[in-house]
Amino acid sequence: MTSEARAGTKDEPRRRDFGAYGVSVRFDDVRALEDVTLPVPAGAVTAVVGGDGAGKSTLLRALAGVVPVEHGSVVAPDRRRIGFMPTGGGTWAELTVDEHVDFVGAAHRLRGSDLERRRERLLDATGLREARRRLASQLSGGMRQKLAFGLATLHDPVLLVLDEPSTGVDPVSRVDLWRLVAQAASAGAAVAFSTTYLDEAERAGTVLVLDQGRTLLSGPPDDVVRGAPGHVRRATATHDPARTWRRGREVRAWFPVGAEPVGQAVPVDLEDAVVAAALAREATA
Ligand SMILES: Nc1ncnc2c1ncn2[C@@H]1O[C@H](COP(=O)(O)OP(=O)(O)OP(=O)(O)O)[C@@H](O)[C@H]1O
Repeated sequence: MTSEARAGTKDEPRRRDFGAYGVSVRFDDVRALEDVTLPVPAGAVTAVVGGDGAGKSTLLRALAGVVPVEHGSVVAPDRRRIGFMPTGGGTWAELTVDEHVDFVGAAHRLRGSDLERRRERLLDATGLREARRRLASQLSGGMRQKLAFGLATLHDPVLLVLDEPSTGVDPVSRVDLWRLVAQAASAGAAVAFSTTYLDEAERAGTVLVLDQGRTLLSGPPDDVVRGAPGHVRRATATHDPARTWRRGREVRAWFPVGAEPVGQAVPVDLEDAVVAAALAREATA
């Protein structure tokens, strides 16, 4: 059954848990999501990870109410209480930083001293005060993403949905962005973001790994790592190349449950767990 719980007003409580439950989404003959569940609790950061076309954007867009679900349910606040940052978007090349605040503020009916207070907060939090009269087209990629984040949170959303916020952002700006995301969660927002960087996902409270529209792994990162299927070893030249992958200067090898693993055991992290789960799924397909 398809159902959506979007009732609510601007006065609804600040702390609420949201999520997508057993959600399937289809675009004509493409099944983009199949029976995927993503709880997004208040006060926490939830990561959605996966390769190109895995379904990350579709899931976040379903959560934000811009993509209809075929099956399952979405629990989300009223649209006015959602902050959404689309992949690589959320800013306009021909507007200055200040004009963005005016434009997005007007869309949320923010004005007067309230808008000015929020403008000051955005300029301080994003470090864009010096750049406030610059066009977005003249900002660096990292500055633009911080501006997009500041705009997505201008109205203090209770649900914050960020689609690949750190893609194309330099490592220093990534740290800044991550700090802003963590601050939004500690202020009580339910935050969901997608990323292709597993080290970022490792810092989230919960991670959902998607593979071709289906859940590959989900849970707190430590549990996901502990639950990695089979065995991971340091690879040697004798290992099956289809079951090995490079990690920095090393190569890792995977062995299914029940196999006798060969090679030195290594500490497993989220990236190894994701590869192990993908290989385990292939082995049973
Ligand atoms: N509007 C659409 N119409 C048709 N197919 C779509 C549409 N949006 C997404 N898809 C398809 O749904 C699948 C999931 O796409 P989605 O964009 O959610 O993946 P993603 O994990 O966000 O990947 P990427 O990081 O490459 O954007 C893909 O096969 C994609 O081609």
